Amino acid sequence: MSGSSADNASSWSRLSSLGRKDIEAGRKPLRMLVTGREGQVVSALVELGWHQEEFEILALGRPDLDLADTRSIDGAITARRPDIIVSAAAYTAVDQAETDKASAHAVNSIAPGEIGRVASRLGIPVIHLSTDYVFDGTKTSPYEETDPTNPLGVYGRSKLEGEYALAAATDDHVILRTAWVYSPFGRNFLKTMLTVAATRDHLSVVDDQQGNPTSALDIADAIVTVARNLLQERASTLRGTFHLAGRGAASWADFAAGIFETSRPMGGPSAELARITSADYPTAARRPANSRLHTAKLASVHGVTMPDWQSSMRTVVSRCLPLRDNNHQNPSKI
Ligand SMILES: NC(=O)C1=CN([C@@H]2O[C@H](COP(=O)(O)OP(=O)(O)OC[C@H]3O[C@@H](n4cnc5c(N)ncnc54)[C@H](O)[C@@H]3O)[C@@H](O)[C@H]2O)C=CC1
Repeated sequence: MSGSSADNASSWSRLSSLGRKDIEAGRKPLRMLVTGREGQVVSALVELGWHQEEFEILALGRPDLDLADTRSIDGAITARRPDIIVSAAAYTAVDQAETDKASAHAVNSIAPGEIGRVASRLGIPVIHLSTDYVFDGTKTSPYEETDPTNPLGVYGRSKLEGEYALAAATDDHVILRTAWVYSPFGRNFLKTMLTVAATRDHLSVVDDQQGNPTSALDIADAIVTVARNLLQERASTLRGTFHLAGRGAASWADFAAGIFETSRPMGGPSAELARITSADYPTAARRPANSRLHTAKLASVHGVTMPDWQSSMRTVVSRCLPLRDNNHQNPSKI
């Protein structure tokens, strides 16, 4: 294990697809610094780290790394000098961002630029997570990377500014725009549906927004593939912006229906669904009606093909049942 005493609370965890030959050849694991400590994507990467040895993962969040404090970003990265950085942490409270613009701006717009500047100085590639909410949803087919952006709210705008800031700071980056993230970790739509259905028989869920439910477990797999590619080849074609999302589209109501159809036969919670419109369920931030993402570029350039959202959803539902606090548990400690 590597890392300083500051890493105690968030130790380097091992990610391996190193073959026996690599290990016999004494090849050292590559060091991946992930921003954030307990987010969905962070937790999925840490968990992946327990099962593999190609990368050592350091999930670094507050107080060691505070994205709202640019000096802390420089200090945290410079002290650890990883082989690659995954910028996964963000201000993700979409509605709260409408009234807390300063925090969203600091974490989502400013921090990625600082990460990029430090990474560029040290010669480290950066994989940065962004969002489908950079689009306004008026397109009638899935969004491609080259489509014009036009965020509807503060969160989407702050994430788009973060994309610009990172790209201006370093060419050695990949921006992965993902969508509708769920997992056994943290807070997300899938876990909310199961929790609410445990106490209510009827639920109203929005049916006029279309997107791609995406498992953080699949995102973690994809990040490892992209990281490997970036570290193996300097080609500019591997860099830039890519869309990463579960295969197949759904509305939130379709997603909820799938969750309950999976949960019910497992003896888990389920509820009757009423399909409603966004107008029936006003939120502080407007959401795009269509935020489906076209993912062919990531498949052809990086070889990443995502599973159907239904099959990934079934995996996550089964991990969430019976309902309990599903924050990651190191299997080696069970
Ligand atoms: N959750 C979703 O549905 C979507 C997420 N994304 C993007 O994917 C990425 C990962 O999302 P999730 O894992 O779902 O996020 P999450 O909300 O589960 O976790 C965010 C993490 O960021 C950390 N964080 C927040 N402020 C921080 C600060 N000042 N300093 C250090 N750490 C801080 C939090 O502590 C948490 O660990 C984010 O960049 C997000 O914008 C994109 C599309 C949809």
